[in-house]
Order: sequence, then structure tokens, then C-alpha cells
Amino acid sequence: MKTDIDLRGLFVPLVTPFTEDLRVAPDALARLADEALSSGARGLVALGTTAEAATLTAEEQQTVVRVCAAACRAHRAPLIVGVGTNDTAAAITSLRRLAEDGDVTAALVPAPPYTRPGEAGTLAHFTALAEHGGLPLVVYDIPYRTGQPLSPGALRTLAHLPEVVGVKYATGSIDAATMELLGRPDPGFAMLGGDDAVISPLLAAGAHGGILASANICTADYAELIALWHGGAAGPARRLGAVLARLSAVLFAEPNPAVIKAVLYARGRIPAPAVRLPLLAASGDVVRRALEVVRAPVHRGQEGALM
Ligand SMILES: O=C(O)C1=N[C@H](C(=O)O)C[C@H](O)C1
Repeated sequence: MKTDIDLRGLFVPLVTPFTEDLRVAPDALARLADEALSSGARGLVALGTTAEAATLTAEEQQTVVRVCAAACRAHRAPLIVGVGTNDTAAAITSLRRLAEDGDVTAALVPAPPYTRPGEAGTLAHFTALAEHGGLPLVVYDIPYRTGQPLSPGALRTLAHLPEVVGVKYATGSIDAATMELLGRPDPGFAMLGGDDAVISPLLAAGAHGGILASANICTADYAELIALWHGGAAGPARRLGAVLARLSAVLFAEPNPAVIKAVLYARGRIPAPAVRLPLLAASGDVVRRALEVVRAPVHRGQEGALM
């Protein structure tokens, strides 16, 4: 299962556009999906945190997956779908349903959130999903959301499972544990950055790509950043990485995806900036700052604002 999946490059975890009265707007989602894939994204992530998956009904989740799958089919691009629950049996049921559709390349699965089952329980959870879910898995390592850290040894154990094809690495730092993983990469196991503000140094250290909410906005720039690092162009990569880190910092100044939606709305790309409770709309000040960064000239040898 492992060897024929190549997850190098940029994956965009799409927002779920809503109307002013908080209904899902599938046409706007289809446009975002097409724009992302036409602007250099390697693939899409449906039902990530950025999609507000936690507050979508089962029917809305199906709509989101259907729309993203159609765009990925049209562009021959891989589709990753988020499956996040602390109920192992329920996760297996969701994975099997997704596997039946035949459109999904892999599932993005966090350590069981909230329960904090410990590392052994977490490994048992992922092993059950790998053995019984019927889909390749990308482990989502995001302890600040799940409450469950994973050591490099645990990630290495998961990397050796044939069904586990990568990790979305969002531990909040690049440290000795990160370098231990990147220094001895496992074949068929992609390291994808998931902390937008530090994606540039993670790529410099050897990451295969990223799943980056910020790329809902400047898709081509994030795709270029990855291409520059993979092509060995350290100087331009460093300069672009610095500009994009400033953008990501302001996009994440308030809970994701409120600021990203406000910027997409201001740029006429979604019908409303609306987010569902418990998320609140972004504050005007942060949105103004984000728009200033998006419009600022990029210092990478050519003039012009981020795209
Ligand atoms: O939805 C995602 O996938 C992402 N979510 C992260 C978060 O909200 O913590 C950020 C990352 O860029 C992608």
C-alpha cells in the first residue's frame, strides 16, 4: 500500500465556505478547490480543522468530501480526508465508508483527542485503524489540540506500519526530536509540515511538503516555497519563507480559520466570512493587518504582492 503513494508538495486544507446565515456554500468550495489545484497545490485536504469539520453535520461532511473529490478527480490530484475522533471503532467505520468511495488517497488522523490514552494506547489506536480501516493513513501529530504527544520512537513505529504513509507534523517546534525523524527518513513515509509559521525551516531540514491552512490564500507562493527548498535554492527560499512566516503569524493570531475566512471574503473569494460557534468572527484589526501583509511587495527578485 505504501510504496505507490507520493505525498511530496503542498496540500491545501480548504476552509468550508458558509453563507451569511451559516449554510455550507458548495459552489464557493468548488471554486476554492479548483483555484488551489490550478495554483500549484499538489492535492487537497477535506474536513481538516480549517474546514470546521467539528461543526459540520454528517450530511455536510459528505457534501464537502464530494465537492473536493470532484475537483481532485478533474485535476488528477490526491485527496486527503480528515477523520478525527477519540472512538477507535467509530473511526474505523468512517474510514471504511471513505474507502468505499474510491476517491480518497489517505485519511488524516490525529492522536485520539481529549482522552489522552497514553502512547501505548495511541499506538494501539493507530494500529487498529491501519489494520481495519482500509485506507492509507497520515498521522496528525498536533499535541496542543489533542493533549497527546507522540515521541519520535512512537512516530517511527507508526512509520513502519505498511498503511501509514506520512505524518502531518505540528508539534509547535523544530527540535532534536524533529531532527531525529528528518535525519533518518523512512522510505514511503512523508513528513508534511503542519505549523505554518515554521514551514520554511522544516522544509530546509528535509520535510517532503506541508498541509498549510495559510495556503488557502497564497497557494502559489507556498507551492513555490516548497519547490525552492526542494530545488536547493536556499537564498530565494529563505526570503520567501520569511514573508510567508509573517503572513502565517497574522492568519493564526486568532483561532483558525476565522482570519483566513475574513481575508478570503475581503478578496471576494467566499460569500461570507462566517464561522460557526464556538469560533467567533475575526477582529477587524487583525484582518486589516493580514490584508496589509497579503498586499505587501514580496522581496524575492520580482515585485508584486502575494497572490
Ligand atoms: O486543517 C488543517 O489541516 C490545518 N489545521 C491547523 C490548525 O488549525 O491547527 C493548521 C494547519 O495549517 C492545517
